[in-house]
Amino acid sequence: MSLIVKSKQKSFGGTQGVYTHQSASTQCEMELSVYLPEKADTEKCPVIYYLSGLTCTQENVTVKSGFQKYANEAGLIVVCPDTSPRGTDYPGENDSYDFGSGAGFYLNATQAPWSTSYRMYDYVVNELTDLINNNFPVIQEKCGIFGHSMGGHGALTIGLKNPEKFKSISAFSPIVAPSQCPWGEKAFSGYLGKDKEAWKNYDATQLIQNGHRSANNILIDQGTADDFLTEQLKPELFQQACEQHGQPLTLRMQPGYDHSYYFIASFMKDHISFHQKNLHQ
Ligand SMILES: N[C@@H](CCC(=O)N[C@@H](CS)C(=O)NCC(=O)O)C(=O)O
Repeated sequence: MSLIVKSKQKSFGGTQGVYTHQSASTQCEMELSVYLPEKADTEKCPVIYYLSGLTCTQENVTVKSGFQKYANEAGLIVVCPDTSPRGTDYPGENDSYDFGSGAGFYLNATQAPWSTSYRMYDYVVNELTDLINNNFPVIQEKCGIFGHSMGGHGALTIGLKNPEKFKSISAFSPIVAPSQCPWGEKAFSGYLGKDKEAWKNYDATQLIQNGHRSANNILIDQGTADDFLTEQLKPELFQQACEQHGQPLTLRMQPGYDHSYYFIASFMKDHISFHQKNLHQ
């Protein structure tokens, strides 16, 4: 499986690259960004995966969040994949911003036609991590995951289900209970079918209730002026589950911040430091 370099640019001492590769999981070409800190020129470094939200490609966080400065200082490799397969052209794939293209929800779809290529769970957990481990100087056992909104849901569910692989989890304004909000209900009905039993496997709040754990404290930042807070995000549901089931969580409600990359950029430094500490850099 080979990586094609689309661009490489020096940034804050390290190198920001954009790559494409042919994916077996999603049956199409996938684009991703990989930031290598200067330290990676001479030694292996820990790696963190950032999963983006609805409508995003790898590019939003790569150009808007300013993570490169902090990642270089912390000596962390940062990998940012796309949010769905592209160009499969299923009916309805491009009709709405919260389903289909740009809205893969980091799951393996079971419903036709999506089940053929909407396999973002397998893509991130297995194929992408193998690709990165084989092509970049990473310390494989020092690996973390974070994300925003739909990508926060991805980071929480993937991290909780694979704690031996992803040892550190954080999120910005995550969808914490997709079975209980319109974005999740629409996506899960379409990709997983109407039977809500199948949804539990991809719902962070349910996963905590069913015994899944991260070895480390989980960090969540959430803006109080986020338009999606009460209808879609509902961080209190995850907080209650963590309290009841003994999962350490730091939920920080950030006064006046919205759902945008201005918010993410404001707290990116804290999230990079959090992962650096958890991964014992
Ligand atoms: N387009 C949607 C919102 C989509 C949205 O807010 N997407 C977030 C992730 S859930 C995002 O990161 N957008 C891209 C950006 O801000 O660069 C709407 O207008 O209601």
